[in-house]
Amino acid sequence: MKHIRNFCIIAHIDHGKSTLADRLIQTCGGVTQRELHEQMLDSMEIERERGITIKSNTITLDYRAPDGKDYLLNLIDTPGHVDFSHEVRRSLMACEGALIIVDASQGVEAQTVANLYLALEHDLTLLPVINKIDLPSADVDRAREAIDAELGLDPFEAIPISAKNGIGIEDVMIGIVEKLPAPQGDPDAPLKALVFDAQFDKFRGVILQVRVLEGTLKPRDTILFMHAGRNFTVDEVGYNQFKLNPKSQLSAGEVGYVVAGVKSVQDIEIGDTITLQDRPTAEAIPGYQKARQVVFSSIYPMDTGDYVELTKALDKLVINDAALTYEKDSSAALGFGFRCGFLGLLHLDVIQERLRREFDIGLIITAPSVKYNLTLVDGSTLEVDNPSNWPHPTTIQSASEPYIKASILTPETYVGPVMELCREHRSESQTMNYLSASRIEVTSVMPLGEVLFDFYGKLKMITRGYGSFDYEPIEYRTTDVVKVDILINKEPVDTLSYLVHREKARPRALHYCERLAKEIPRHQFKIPVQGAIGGEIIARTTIAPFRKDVTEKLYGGDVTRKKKLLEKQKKGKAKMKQFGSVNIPQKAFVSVLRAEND
Ligand SMILES: Nc1nc2c(ncn2[C@@H]2O[C@H](COP(=O)(O)OP(=O)(O)OP(=O)(O)O)[C@@H](O)[C@H]2O)c(=O)[nH]1
Repeated sequence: MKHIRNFCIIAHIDHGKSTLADRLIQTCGGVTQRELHEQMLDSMEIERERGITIKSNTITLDYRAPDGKDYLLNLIDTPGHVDFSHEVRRSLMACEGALIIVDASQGVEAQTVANLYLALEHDLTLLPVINKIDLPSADVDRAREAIDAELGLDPFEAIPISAKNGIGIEDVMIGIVEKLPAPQGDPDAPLKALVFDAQFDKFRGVILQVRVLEGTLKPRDTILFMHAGRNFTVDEVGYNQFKLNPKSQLSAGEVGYVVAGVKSVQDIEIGDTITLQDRPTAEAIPGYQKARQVVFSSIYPMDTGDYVELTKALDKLVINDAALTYEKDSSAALGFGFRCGFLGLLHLDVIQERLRREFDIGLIITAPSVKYNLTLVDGSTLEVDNPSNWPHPTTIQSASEPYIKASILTPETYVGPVMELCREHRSESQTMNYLSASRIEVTSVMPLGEVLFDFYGKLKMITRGYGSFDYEPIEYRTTDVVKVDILINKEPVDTLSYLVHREKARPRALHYCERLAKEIPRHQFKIPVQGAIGGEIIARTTIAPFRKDVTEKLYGGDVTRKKKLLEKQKKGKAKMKQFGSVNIPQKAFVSVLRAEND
């Protein structure tokens, strides 16, 4: 066991985690150049295109150290984004150590700090790595200062590398072996293994990724998922080495895969503890949490005929993504769709992209919402994330919404505007903390709902791209939330309704009305576009009618004929109004709803 190292790489997005992982893999000779196409670990197409790591992958590398000893290095990939901090935690629990990358030109960023805290929470030994030293803008000394001042780690331990050019990679390998601790655990104790990830394979079913903490796991063992309370028989165990490499057993300290006839990711909970049915461990691994959906949105097919396709696509997606939830929803304007729950905005984005790309379905996605907790006048409580389930205002006693602790790192110059931005988004407190002479961490307690609406884009703008943002949910706090309806020609359009703090109701309603007025073509009659809370109109625009002069073509003075025609036109108008038949083009929905996240 002393020749095993279980580690992960943590970094801010774009600091070079995948590139370093590729290099480590190459150096260990686990794969030929041809097999190692760029960004090997980022297997999904979107990940590759967007350059972000979403789903974790794990790999076991064989490494012969300069002292001639052979090591097994288990590289556990962790997603970098805050939406997936739940998955990050689980991955960290499978490791003893972590490489923490700092970009030599960018220095420490919000996610470097956030991930550092997570790693410290799990008692990991950290080895700092300074990447991208090949860049002309690289400043290794400054990066060392930041490692000392902002991360509190030993700056002299930091290994300068260029993952891209392959400089310093061997030093990293030696660092892993020498500085990171070997796992501990008793192979003869009752089995205790953590399921930290799972993928669905068409042929094998669910492939579980596990870290064995105690005991030994073998084919034909009957295993028990302690939280799910379900049994399965193990078919195969082994190492992940680009292909599944079967072994006779996995024992304490090891990381590997398990195939056990699990049909869908939904059947089990990632984060669960596996033990043996007939010789169980006394206690499950602590820290188990279910994935929590915090952002909700309805998804409709652009073409109502694609509903069945959308259903099939979502059914397929959840086999692989246990964090996505969905249930049927319907709208008078858009027909059938689904109400979906996501881990955060990026998760929503990823799902939306996958539906578009992998399944080729055009979508309309309603404004994302958080989940509100309501206490009603009759004393009962209610959770609402969908505006269509919002009860009548007179029945509501009080409401609360989720708050976050946001951490924003910014150069000192932009602190003023950043604080202002937070205040505009209903931040209740902001504190400042000097990380270094010129870099400041602004910590702000604010509603999660506020960052769903054009927060990130504005932050990037006012900090000229230098500001970085991370958050953690903290608690629910009392709020004054209202449901705003958007009425087109006096008719509420259900998919455009949204839940919002009273203060923000009017500006947002105006924004919607103006966008709609631009997108809806003129009709024969005047169309009011209004925002309303209950019966009260809070915003209004008007789409002017065509002024078609039907008498234009009648030369001369046949007054009665002219009159007749004008009468007829008036009647036509009345009829249209009566049916309220406004043609709202699909692109109006898309434009209004998409404007939210731009
Ligand atoms: N110049 C230079 N560029 C690098 C180096 N390492 C990585 N890059 C580039 O930096 C960008 C981000 O690298 P990735 O490895 O995708 O970063 P990542 O941290 O995995 O990003 P996420 O997957 O989004 O978390 C890519 O364009 C890399 O080519 C390096 O040592 N030098």
